[in-house]
Parts: sequence; C-alpha cells; structure tokens
Amino acid sequence: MIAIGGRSALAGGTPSSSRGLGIGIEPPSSSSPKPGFVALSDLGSVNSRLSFKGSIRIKAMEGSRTVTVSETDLNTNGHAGNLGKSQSLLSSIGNSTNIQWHECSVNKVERQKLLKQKGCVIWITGLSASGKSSVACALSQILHRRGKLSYILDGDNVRHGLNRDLSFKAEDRAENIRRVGEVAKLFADAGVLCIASLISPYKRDRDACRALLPDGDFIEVFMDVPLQVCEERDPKGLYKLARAGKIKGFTGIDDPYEAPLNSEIVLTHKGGDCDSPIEMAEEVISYLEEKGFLQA
Ligand SMILES: Nc1ncnc2c1ncn2[C@@H]1O[C@H](COP(=O)(O)OS(=O)(=O)O)[C@@H](OP(=O)(O)O)[C@H]1O
Ligand SMILES: Nc1ncnc2c1ncn2[C@@H]1O[C@H](COP(=O)(O)OP(=O)(O)O)[C@@H](O)[C@H]1O
Repeated sequence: MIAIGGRSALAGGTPSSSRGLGIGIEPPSSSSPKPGFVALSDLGSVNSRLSFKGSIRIKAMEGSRTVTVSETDLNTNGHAGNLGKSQSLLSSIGNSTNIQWHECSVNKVERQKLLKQKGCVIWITGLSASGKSSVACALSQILHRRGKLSYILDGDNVRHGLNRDLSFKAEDRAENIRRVGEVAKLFADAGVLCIASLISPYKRDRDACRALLPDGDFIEVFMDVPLQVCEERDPKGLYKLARAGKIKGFTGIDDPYEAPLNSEIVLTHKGGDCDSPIEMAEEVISYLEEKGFLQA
C-alpha cells in the first residue's frame, strides 16, 4: 500500500510551508495508515478520477486529505487553480467531504492593484487593558486618512456575533483565535490590512494563525504592558471582579498569558510617560511602509 504523509495544518498549509511532504510505502500488512498518512487505496473514486501529469504532490492536513497534481498548478492560496477538466480535484477537509476549490481571475493580486496596498494581518496580542483596541483604532484611523483600507477584528466585538457561542475556557479561546485567524486570512486575501485585536493568550494558537498566511504577511504586535499597569487601568472593572473571585479564569489572574518571544513589533510600556496609542500606531505604520504593504 502506498501512503502519502505530511505535516499537520498547524504547521502550515501553504505550498511553501508544507515542503517536506513525502510519499512513503506502508507495509502490506498494515490495515490502517499511520497518523498523518493517507492510503491511496482509501481515496476511492477520487483517486480514479485523477490523471496525473508531472510530479504527484500531496498536501496533508490534520483531519484532511488533498491530492494535487503538480506545484505549477497551485495558485497563491495553495489550492489547485488551472487544472484541466480531466484533472478534477476533490478534497476532504475536516468533516467536509468531496469539496473542490474554485478560482476566479479577479484574484488577490488584482484586488491589491485596485486598492494600491498589500493585504496582510496585523495581529495585536496582550493582556486585557494593555491597549490593544486603542492601538487598533488609532492604526485604522491613520490608515483611513492615508486612503488605505483596513478592518478591525476585535475579540470583544467578534464575541458579540460569530463567536458568541464561545466561553473563555482554553479550548474555546483556541477556537476563538482559530476562527478569527481564518477570517483575517480572508480579509488579507481581499487585499485589506486586517487588524486583529485579541488577548490570544496561547502561543500555539497565535502560531497556528501565522501559519495560515504566506511568510511575512502575519505581523504580530505584542502589547508589552505589565499586569500591574493593566490592573490599575481596569476600565471595565474586570480585574477587580477577578481578584474578588467573581470572574473565574481571567487572563493574567488565574489563567495564563504566554508572552510572545519573536513578535515583529513590540510596543513597550515605558513607565509614567508612556507613548500614546497614536504614537504606538505610528510605529506599526513605519513597519508597514518599510515592508511595502502600503503600495501595490
Ligand atoms: N475570563 C476572561 N479572560 C479574559 N478576558 C475576558 C474574560 N472574560 C471576559 N473577558 C473580556 O473579553 C475580552 C477578551 O476577549 P478575547 O476574545 O480577546 O479573548 S481571547 O483571545 O479568547 O482570550 C476582554 O477584552 P479586552 O479587555 O479588550 O482584552 C475582556 O473584556
Ligand atoms: N498608550 C496608552 N497609555 C495610557 N492609557 C492607555 C493607552 N492605551 C490605552 N489606554 C487606556 O487603557 C484602557 C484599556 O485600553 P484598551 O485599548 O481598551 O485595551 P484592551 O483592548 O487591550 O483591553 C483604556 O481606558 C484606554 O484609554
């Protein structure tokens, strides 16, 4: 039995980040492939409909299997784009079976030309009251004045709708971040400068969102503000409630915040005469300018 294996989606879903995938031979006695491997014989009708030309390339994701034809057939999303009619591609992603990616000639590059900017995700992480929303808003205002299209995905706001079913227990926070990461990726694909502002306390969840984007397009901004300062600000009175035991599992009090170690931008609280949100946002603007995101 031939088996094809690769890294999980958490390790990266784009063509460049999924290098290292390989084709392996499963022992004939093996009844089920190893985790992360897909038995070709299991692909059934999908397999029989594929007519391969060039090298076979497999993109394996956790709980998914996707068969592509050759690297040159992949578009900027890492999905098969210009396959001929005889080279149909069906995938199973999570619980979605027999699905196929549809491509349009109005693509990310075209949208970016229209908007005269490059889509990306600016991911602002930090404790509650560290100033995430203030910086996100200041950044959006500056960009707007400069004729650049941005959109804010704020944790508090997204929890009013899309993520209203999620609590603050660890697995729900992870799902919150995953969904916002996926939505942010769509905004970036639309050519928008997407500003995500969430506590996002766990490194693994932030890194999974980073892995959704092409290299360089995920810009992590760490609000490096001591807990004591956040607690003194406490604009919503939540720290007080958490200290009184009236809110359980509050980040920084009785739930962890894993500070990032390799953020693209660190906005540090410099004591009494701290930078204003506008000054902090200007730092982000400089980064975006330097990296060419403010032009097509
Ligand atoms: N238990 C607990 N821990 C932390 N925060 C709490 C909690 N309960 C409610 N809140 C309020 O929810 C806001 C954070 O939502 P997020 O979606 O950004 O959180 S997370 O990324 O899923 O951890 C956060 O808003 P910000 O202050 O803007 O960060 C809080 O107002
Ligand atoms: N750079 C700053 N210096 C002083 N106070 C700030 C700064 N940024 C935000 N604040 C204040 O701190 C509180 C929390 O800010 P907010 O942006 O809502 O944080 P978060 O979104 O991280 O919870 C607000 O009262 C806000 O006015």
